[in-house]
Amino acid sequence: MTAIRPRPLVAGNWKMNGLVLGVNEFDAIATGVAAREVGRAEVLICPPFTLISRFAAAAAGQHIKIGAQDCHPKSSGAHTGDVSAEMVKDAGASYVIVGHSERRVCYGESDALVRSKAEAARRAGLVAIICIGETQAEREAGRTIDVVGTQLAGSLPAGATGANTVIAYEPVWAIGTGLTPTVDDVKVVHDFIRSRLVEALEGEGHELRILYGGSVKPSNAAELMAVDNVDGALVGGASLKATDFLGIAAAYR
Ligand SMILES: O=C[C@H](O)COP(=O)(O)O
Repeated sequence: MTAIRPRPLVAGNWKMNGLVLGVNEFDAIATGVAAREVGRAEVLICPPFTLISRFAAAAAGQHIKIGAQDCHPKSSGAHTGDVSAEMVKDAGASYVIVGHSERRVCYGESDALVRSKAEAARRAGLVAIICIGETQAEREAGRTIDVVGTQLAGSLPAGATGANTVIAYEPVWAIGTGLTPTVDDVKVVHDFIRSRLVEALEGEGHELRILYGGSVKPSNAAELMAVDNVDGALVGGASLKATDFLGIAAAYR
């Protein structure tokens, strides 16, 4: 019997890119989504905090969703420079990325902190996209499954469901490098993540979408989507160009 796969999610992470005067690419992506150029994929753009309100207003009544790239675990307080999940929600977003490797590496974010951010997202009514993935050194040492398993166990909140949590597997060495694992390697890790989700969450573990991220392009999106337990993509660089991002989303039919 073939399992019913969840609706794919194609998420664009703009990272620290995007100024108010340069948002034409967002308009072009939203237009492409409205024109149903993207098959059945749910499409999400996560701009910097400064553009969330603007993009959310433009997305109102459209099919495209807006997310943030991080949030603080607390809802408010003396945390200079931070933004809470409630503020992200208030700005009009419906998703938030937590535990991206660039935050784990640059800010020393631990699995426990990532889990508390995912819990904050749920409290605020946001869907958390929890990122996990091994470094090149860890892969070369044969530790990929260990590392991914540890990060998943430490970052996944109790009570996660398909409606409030998405997992993104992003090998750190594939991010922004043009390198990607083989589809066989992607399958091994995604199957492992699925098995751990089912162990932790029983039947609900089948409902969480597992995205692949790391040098996804229009030219490799279709072969990645065809892999078992790949339920979409988390796209960095290619999400900054509407034609590329729409091309990736169109592969997820
Ligand atoms: O969040 C997105 C990932 O870091 C992937 O980035 P990339 O598509 O530029 O490799």
